[in-house]
Amino acid sequence: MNTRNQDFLSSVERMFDQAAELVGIPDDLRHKIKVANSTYTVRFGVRLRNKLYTFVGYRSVHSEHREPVKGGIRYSPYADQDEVEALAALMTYKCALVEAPFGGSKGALVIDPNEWEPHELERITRRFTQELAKRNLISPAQNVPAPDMGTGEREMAWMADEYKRLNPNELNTWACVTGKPVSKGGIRGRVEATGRGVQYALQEAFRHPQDIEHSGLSGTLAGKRIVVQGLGNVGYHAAQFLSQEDDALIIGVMERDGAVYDEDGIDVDGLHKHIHETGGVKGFKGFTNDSNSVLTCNCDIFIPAALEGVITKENADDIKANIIIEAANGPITFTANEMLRDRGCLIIPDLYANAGGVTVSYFEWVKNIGHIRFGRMQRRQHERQTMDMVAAVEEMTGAKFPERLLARIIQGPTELDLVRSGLDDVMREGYQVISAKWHSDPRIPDLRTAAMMIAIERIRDSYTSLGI
Ligand SMILES: NC(=O)C1=CN([C@@H]2O[C@H](COP(=O)(O)OP(=O)(O)OC[C@H]3O[C@@H](n4cnc5c(N)ncnc54)[C@H](OP(=O)(O)O)[C@@H]3O)[C@@H](O)[C@H]2O)C=CC1
Ligand SMILES: O=C(O)CCC(=O)C(=O)O
Repeated sequence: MNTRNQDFLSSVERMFDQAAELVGIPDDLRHKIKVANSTYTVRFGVRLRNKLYTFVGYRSVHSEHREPVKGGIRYSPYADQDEVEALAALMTYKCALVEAPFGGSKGALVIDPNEWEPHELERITRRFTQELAKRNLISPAQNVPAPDMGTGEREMAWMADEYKRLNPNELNTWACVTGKPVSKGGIRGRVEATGRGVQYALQEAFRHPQDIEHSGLSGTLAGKRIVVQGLGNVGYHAAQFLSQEDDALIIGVMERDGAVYDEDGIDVDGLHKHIHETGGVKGFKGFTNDSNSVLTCNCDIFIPAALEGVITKENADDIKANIIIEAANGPITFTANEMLRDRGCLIIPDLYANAGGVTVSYFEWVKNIGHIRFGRMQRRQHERQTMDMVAAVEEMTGAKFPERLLARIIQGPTELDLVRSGLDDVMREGYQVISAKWHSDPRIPDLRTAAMMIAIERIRDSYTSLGI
């Protein structure tokens, strides 16, 4: 039994209860929304290294008020039923909040991927996919997995390919899973999506001076001192975009084997490369064994982007960041959330902050069902129309259109442009509605409760219109 995972599930449920109380929904409906509809445990054998290994996997379906249900699959030695149920519940609330038309689900395989060779992982993943497929836990219409901790494009490609083999006559097989490589039906921008969404969320928060002042900060993202935990898919992209495009300073990075601290700003790409070459942060400029000193250092923004339960009642009082943006799912426990809130810390909650991933997964699923790349039909038409407009302006004014702007204006949007634009729109609007809700009623204590309330109201409306 893993107490961290138990605490995670109980924190999600307490956060839900607090918000449901304020929404004022009947107890029976509240209970129905809160509990997971089903959680499957699958145990399957794979013969490897001359031995039969039994693997344990989970797929929890939290709510089917909309289908398909959606959510990642993580590969982690610490996964268990409590963890997938907490993560699946968060998926339900996240999708409702950002209006991705899905119910919530999440899966896990109990495995340390570092212990296996790629060809072994492929066999294990394909067997896991067969187990999921048998139970309709992977299907374009019913349940659509995606990457999470320990998985990425490679695992999604194996899953999609296995699903295709099992269902050769289905038309929409690519839509059975998202986060695939572009060459296997994926969409440009999914790999960066969650980190990009974190960047867009922070940009929008800084367009709300009232919220930023609440945290004790002011101004823009430029020069803000940021600490990141976990330089994996989500943490790396968030850190890279915030430092390169918003001029923020990444002063600390915590990883499994220690941390890196540099007051002048860490070279994020250099560190990322170092991790890939050496397996950790040890040996990089500014390395320290004392990760706790980095967690508790003076910084403006903390981005937990690794695992759940990293800020608890034991260390919440030591955290000095003015803003915490939850790139990871569930990094702050219920009690720690209250302690941080009471001292004015602005917490941008997971169900909004890391919704960039599922948002772009939604775009990928639509692309797969539509069987056409976004922008394919209108790109050249847009270019021709803009060239006509430029010619008309030149003719009317007798002046030449500035050369430096011409190429940028004429170029029609690529798939990546459209994905980023759609994601930016979702993240901006998401923050606006949450912030407005928070400020609309003095009983609403924080952005998390506001976000949860909006999600619950939408799920309640969906259940009510279904007649349940
Ligand atoms: N991928 C996605 O699209 C989405 C992910 N999320 C959430 O974001 C979080 C990170 O996911 P993702 O980036 O995909 O996962 P990755 O596996 O790509 O990265 C996780 C990173 O955290 C590091 N890490 C693991 N344990 C610790 C630890 N104890 N202390 C410090 N660092 C640690 C890992 O190191 P190592 O490689 O050594 O294990 C790795 O660098 C998770 O909570 C996930 O649920 C949320 C929405 C979407
Ligand atoms: O992309 C998706 O469908 C889900 C991503 C995910 O697992 C998450 O948001 O936690």
